[in-house]
Amino acid sequence: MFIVGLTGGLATGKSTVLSIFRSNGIAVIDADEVARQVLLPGTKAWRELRGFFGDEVLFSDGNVNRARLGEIVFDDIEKRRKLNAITHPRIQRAMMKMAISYFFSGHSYIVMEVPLLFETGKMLTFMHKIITVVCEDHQQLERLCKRNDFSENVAKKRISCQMPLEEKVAKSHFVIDNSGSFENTRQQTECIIRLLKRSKFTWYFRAIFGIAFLSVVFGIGHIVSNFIMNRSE
Ligand SMILES: Nc1ncnc2c1ncn2[C@@H]1O[C@H](COP(=O)(O)OP(=O)(O)OP(=O)(O)O)[C@@H](O)[C@H]1O
Repeated sequence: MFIVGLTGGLATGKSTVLSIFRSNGIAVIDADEVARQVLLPGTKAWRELRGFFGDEVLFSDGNVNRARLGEIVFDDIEKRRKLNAITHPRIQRAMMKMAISYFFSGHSYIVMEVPLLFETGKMLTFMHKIITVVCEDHQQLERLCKRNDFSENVAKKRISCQMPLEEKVAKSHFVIDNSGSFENTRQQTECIIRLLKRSKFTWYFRAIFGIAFLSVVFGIGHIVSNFIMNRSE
């Protein structure tokens, strides 16, 4: 099995593309969804978050108010670091656990949506291929303002905090241009799915894993049979 990293800019269409992979029967992991689970009320991360930021970042039912949290950490680098320290290691562990369980259920590859894949750099080593989703700058701005109800200024500030899209594109194996219709994006994604299906890497990986597994089994068998023979002499 191999892992395909899916990244892009704010509101360029990563989730839209991920849902196309999902609807084609591909195993997917959504970092945003995992982040939500990690911060569910009562979890260790939630308790740490509450201890540091207080009830100001919670709704009355205890769920994290992500919009408020986003506002607070956006203008304060120390608080942003603290939030990352609370959540990032847990999110990464949860994602790797999910990847391992997909491996044992026989998937040839999985697609992991990691918005800040290049910015944090932490998950890069696990990615066999990387896809970046882009769209025109003005569309990114319009879509972000519309979806998050941001003013143009706020949206521009948020976008400028991320690595420029051209840099992400230069480091990627595939690019999906989501400037057109949903149908056009679906066609581009399905074209990549066909290419990934043809990849031989998953068979190399399975062969190496199989050889390593058999070596361990035979090694243990050899040690056990030697031990039994020595005791019976
Ligand atoms: N091709 C498209 N045409 C029109 N609107 C689109 C298109 N693709 C996505 N959108 C809209 O743009 C918004 C952002 O899309 P999406 O949530 O997929 O982006 P994202 O990159 O996952 O965002 P985030 O930065 O929150 O992770 C959504 O409201 C979505 O419906």
